[in-house]
Amino acid sequence: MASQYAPRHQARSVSPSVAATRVDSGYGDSVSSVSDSEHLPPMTIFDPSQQRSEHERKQWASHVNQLTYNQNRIALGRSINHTAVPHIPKPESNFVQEFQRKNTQWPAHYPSVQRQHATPSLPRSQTFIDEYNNLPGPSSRPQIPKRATTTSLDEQATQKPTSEPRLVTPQIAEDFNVLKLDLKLGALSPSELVHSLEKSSVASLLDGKISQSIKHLLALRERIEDTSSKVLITGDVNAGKSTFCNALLRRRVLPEDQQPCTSAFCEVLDARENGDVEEVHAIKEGMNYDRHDESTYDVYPLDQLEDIVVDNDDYHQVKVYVDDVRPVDESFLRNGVVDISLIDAPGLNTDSMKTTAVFARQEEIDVVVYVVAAENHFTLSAKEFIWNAANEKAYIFIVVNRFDNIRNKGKEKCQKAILEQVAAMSPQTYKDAQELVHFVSSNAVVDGKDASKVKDFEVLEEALRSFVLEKRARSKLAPAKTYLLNLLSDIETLAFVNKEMAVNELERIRKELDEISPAYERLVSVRQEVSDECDKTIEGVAADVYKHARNGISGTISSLDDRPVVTYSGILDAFGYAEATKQAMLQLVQTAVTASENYARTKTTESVSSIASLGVLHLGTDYVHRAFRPEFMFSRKRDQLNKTVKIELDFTDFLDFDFNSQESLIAGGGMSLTLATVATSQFMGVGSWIDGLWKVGNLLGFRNAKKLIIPAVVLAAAGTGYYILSDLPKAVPRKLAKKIRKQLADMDYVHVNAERIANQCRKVLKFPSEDLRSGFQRGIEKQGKAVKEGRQKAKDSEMAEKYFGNLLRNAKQQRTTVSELDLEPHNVLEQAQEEQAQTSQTQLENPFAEI
Ligand SMILES: Nc1nc2c(ncn2[C@@H]2O[C@H](COP(=O)(O)OP(=O)(O)OP(=O)(O)O)[C@@H](O)[C@H]2O)c(=O)[nH]1
Repeated sequence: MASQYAPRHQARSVSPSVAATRVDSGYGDSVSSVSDSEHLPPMTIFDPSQQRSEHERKQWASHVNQLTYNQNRIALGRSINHTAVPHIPKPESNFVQEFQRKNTQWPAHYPSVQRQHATPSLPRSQTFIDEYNNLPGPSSRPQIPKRATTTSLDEQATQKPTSEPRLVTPQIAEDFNVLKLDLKLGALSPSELVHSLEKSSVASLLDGKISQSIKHLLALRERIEDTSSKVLITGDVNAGKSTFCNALLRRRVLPEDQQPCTSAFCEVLDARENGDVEEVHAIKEGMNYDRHDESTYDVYPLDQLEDIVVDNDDYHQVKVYVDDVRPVDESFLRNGVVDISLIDAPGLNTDSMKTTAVFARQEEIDVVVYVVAAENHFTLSAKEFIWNAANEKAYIFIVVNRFDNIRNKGKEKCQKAILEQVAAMSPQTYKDAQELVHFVSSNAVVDGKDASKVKDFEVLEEALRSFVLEKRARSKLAPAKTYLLNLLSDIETLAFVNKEMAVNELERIRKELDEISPAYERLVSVRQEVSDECDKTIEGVAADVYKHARNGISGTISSLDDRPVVTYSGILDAFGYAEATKQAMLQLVQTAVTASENYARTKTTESVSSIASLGVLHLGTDYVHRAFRPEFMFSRKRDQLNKTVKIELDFTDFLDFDFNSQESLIAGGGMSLTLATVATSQFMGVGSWIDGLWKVGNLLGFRNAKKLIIPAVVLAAAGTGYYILSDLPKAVPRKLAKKIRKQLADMDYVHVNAERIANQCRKVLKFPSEDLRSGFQRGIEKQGKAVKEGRQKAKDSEMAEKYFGNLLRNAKQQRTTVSELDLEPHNVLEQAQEEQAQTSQTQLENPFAEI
């Protein structure tokens, strides 16, 4: 500062326009050199050692302020550019637009609060990040907000408090300024309502807000480049706003009335802006005013202003061009530095409040002057209006009018009460109350009859002039600075919240992946093993069942005639006996088959359970299998053996002899003899009867022997008959068993049935095995998908963490830069003199200093 303000022993002449162009504009080529300074005289660098007139000193101070103003303006413009202005050729190089673009791809989390976890609120001014950084330790970290979409309001109500650290307190969620979502639903606050909205809805609301703020920032940039200043005069109905305007003009231009009268916004401008013609341009609702296009307004003479603005619904805005009769250094409109216009707003009532509030928020409004009647103090609507305006403008100029209506004794009390109200509504304004809050009586100024009231008004006027002119940095740049800081702070909060979200999300996904990946890989690796095991089980069961059936059935068949199966009731029922024996034997075989089927059923049931256990073991609850009903196995029409095996009973079934040894006898001696022989031989023994016969022949001689033959044959026949009859109960089973065995062997009955039973087992076991296989398939697909999605999410979260980390850094950096811009006016004359004094002192104290 010293070198800039006090180069010693030489006075250089620097043109302010040159000085201004030396500073990087920050807008590239699009911005012309500083136009504010162009109509200022060449600047002489101040040297306190030189004797200057008061006027010159003031002029120098004014130039220095102008330079500081330009530097701040340029720095602010550059910050706006970095924050929100598209750059060519990299349109996304500003981080707000990049954030907006990102928000459409990866919907940002919007901090929301959960009612039951409300924590003590923090001071409004404290930023979220600061709060976070200042927290004592991880245990007291604020909780990560729930993703706006994942929790419904109902769910919230049932949620139990968690020990998770909180990231956003309700206060912080409420503290969003620029990017606060405008939501209203019953008793819920916007931040609470965010919980009930879909992620995409929140993202698109946020998108809209970002677009709005970019637009607003661009308008602010345009505004800070603009050299004119607008002063909005607003306040309660009948507070004396029009009277106050007239007092500033020292002319009764605007209609004053005891009845509420102003119904349109009246903007008072210097007539020079209208070719020195005093007139009124009345603009109809919806028209875009262009002074050079008469179709956009109706022209009236000045003396008809009252008719236009009093109880007139035709016009909502009126431009009043007037000559300011006062000299340049006193005039408000024609002050030689900056073009000022005064806007007299309709009194605030419920109808107009919204319009005025919108008006006050407009970026071209540099200063809001709030006029309040001393006897009324601030009404509720006034408080709401000022609170909102202060949010952006930071400073509000407050005129407590009609102070003459307060009796002497009550004046102090009134001042105290009003200042207390101001402190609550706008702390910044209260801090500078000396300059920004004035108690006056505007009605006494135009006539100038009451000198003390005029003097009070002049103090106000000087403060207002200085506020608008010399402290333009504050009035003009502060809204941009405040807005930018608010936006950056919101971006910072969102970036921080989202970064933390991404970190937590990443941690959660990694944990999840650590759990599901090995399970997935294990599932993939055991799938074949389990499938093979299943096949093995099925084949094992089939082989076992086959073997069991084969042994069982063939054992039964081979032992059919081991013991009588039917009781023999005598020769008279020989045929019935044979038939019953046949049926019983076939039944035995059938029973053996059924026993094999039962065995197979038991084995299958066991295997179904063992396959199911494999499923539960590897797939858990994901294993779904069909219910197994063992009784349904082999339930189809059984093989009716007595129908398939055709055995006709014949005479030989009742006789049994060894064909190999008796065949020749049957051929040579005829059937009866054979039977007799067989019977006799069986009766006496084969060896002995031949031997006996020979011996008898020899002994008796041939003749005698001849006589004996007939009785012998009769005897033999009787013996044979007896034998046949007595052997029949055994011969029939033997013969039938042989016949059945032969026929079953021809049919390959044992193998066919054993194979049938085994195949049935295979078929039945295929169902649980298929269930298991498809369970594996489903499980692998499901887990594979989860793993794939998890990996993708992890990648996204990593990118989001990186992106929001950068955004946080950028926003923080930019916020620091902007907050360091000192817009406060300084008394540069005093500063320069102090620095000069210090330099002289140092020179005096230094024995080696050059003289
Ligand atoms: N005693 C006193 N009366 C004042 C003062 N200023 C204005 N008035 C009177 O208050 C009444 C309203 O003044 P206006 O200037 O029309 O008030 P306004 O706020 O512009 O009214 P609207 O635009 O209708 O809201 C008029 O009768 C003024 O004469 C003041 O300082 N002291």
